[in-house]
Amino acid sequence: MSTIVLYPSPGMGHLVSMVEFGKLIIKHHPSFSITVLTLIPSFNTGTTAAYVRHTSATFPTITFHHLPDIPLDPNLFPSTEGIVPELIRQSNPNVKHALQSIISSSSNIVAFIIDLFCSPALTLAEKLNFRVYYFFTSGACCLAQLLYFPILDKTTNQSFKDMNTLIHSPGLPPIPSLDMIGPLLDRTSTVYAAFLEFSNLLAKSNGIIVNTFDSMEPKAIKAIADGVCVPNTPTPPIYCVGPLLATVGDGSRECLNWLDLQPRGSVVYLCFGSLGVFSSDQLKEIAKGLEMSGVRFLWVVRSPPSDKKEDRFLPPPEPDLDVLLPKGFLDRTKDRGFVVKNWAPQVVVLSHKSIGGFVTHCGWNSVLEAVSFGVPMVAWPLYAEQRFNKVVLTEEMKLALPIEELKDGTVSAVEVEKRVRQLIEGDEGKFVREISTMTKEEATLALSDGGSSRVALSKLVASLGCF
Ligand SMILES: O=c1ccn([C@@H]2O[C@H](COP(=O)(O)OP(=O)(O)O[C@H]3O[C@H](CO)[C@@H](O)[C@H](O)[C@H]3O)[C@@H](O)[C@H]2O)c(=O)[nH]1
Repeated sequence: MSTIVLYPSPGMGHLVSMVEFGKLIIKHHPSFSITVLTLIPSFNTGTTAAYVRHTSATFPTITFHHLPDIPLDPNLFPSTEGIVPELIRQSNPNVKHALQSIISSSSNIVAFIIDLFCSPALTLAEKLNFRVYYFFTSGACCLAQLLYFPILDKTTNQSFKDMNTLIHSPGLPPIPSLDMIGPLLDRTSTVYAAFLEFSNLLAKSNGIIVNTFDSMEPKAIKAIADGVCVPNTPTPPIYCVGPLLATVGDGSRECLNWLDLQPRGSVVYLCFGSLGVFSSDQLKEIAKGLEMSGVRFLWVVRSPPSDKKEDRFLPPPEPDLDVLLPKGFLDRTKDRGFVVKNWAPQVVVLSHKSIGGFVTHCGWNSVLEAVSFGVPMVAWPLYAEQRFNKVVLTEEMKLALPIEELKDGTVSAVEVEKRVRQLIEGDEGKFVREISTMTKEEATLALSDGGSSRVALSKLVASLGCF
């Protein structure tokens, strides 16, 4: 049996698209078997456990091999980007054991496909003589930036966070240094060192599969394919096979019934990924802005981050809306607004005819989901590579309007009001909507028979040498 082993990073935004990629392979090449190595840690990763359970039950052709959890002290890590690489590094012996047990069950591992964060497993797999591919869960622009990052690293001793300049890289628009990919901002941090290593390893793989499609990011894809992002060594082939979306979603169905009753294209949806949270002051500003705008809204609200350091990585408790939102807000907006606690079935929401716009943190899956349904966005980045994505989405792709932050990093009610109005009612929104509609059509084309993403999948499978 020819087996492809997938090794995703544990976060929702990483695991889902990789498992969906596994489903895509099985659909088009049913002779392969897929095994997914999963880490379901004790810290908050969104609703991954439920997603894995659901996929196991509905897709018996995909086997999940759970790696043992390694308890880590959250007090030692500044962020999720810090704790995840450590968990993955310490899991390497368990990964080796899992790969050996798959081989001994008479499977032939034809490819080991890993997430960027799982780079420590690359050397291990090479020693076992597997072909190793990356599955890159963000866009090709982000990939181009990371491939070029080792060059940028050599040209300066300063941290991007201290530069106040524009960063120029092949295939990319100029990126304000403060908007660079989050883990790259401070060159003295351990996560910077980890990402430098990951960036170098990316170029040593047999190929990089990207959750995007050719016509969405043509300049970055060309720069990578032409080898100019990694000037001194050959660049592995890239395979743009997306957009890959989760086909099922957890969360309140009540909000879908509410959406059914709203006029077409009238509702702005606000949601900030699997982990995005705001302070209670910021939640109140958003509420005020939504109320002043008069626009219909569907808003996913979570409890603010805990003050206790040891609780930072735990799932947030159910939000107390009466305490968190301005007094009387829910009552005053009940005819045109709906608040969901914690989690909405986002893919279904974005596909609903009543949705007219999306205020997003610019997580790549959220972006692709919006693109797949032609929904224009307001870009409100929070962490990871989301500021970088915002620049690309607003300056290059013109799929989103930017939210402007105040000097302290917060966003005022007036700005929220202005942007949601522009998005749903203004000419600015009309413009990004037109581009979004065109991009949606291009996405559909890429996924159709003979489309660029299907061709890329066939090339990838051919590179495995099994046929
Ligand atoms: O209420 C919710 C919230 C989220 N989602 C889903 O959860 C996923 C979230 O993914 P994404 O939008 O990519 O955000 P993150 O979870 O924040 O993803 C992480 O991983 C992404 C892929 O690498 C990066 O682009 C992000 O910056 C990083 O934070 C999407 O499929 C959403 O549809 C829901 O279904 N309901």
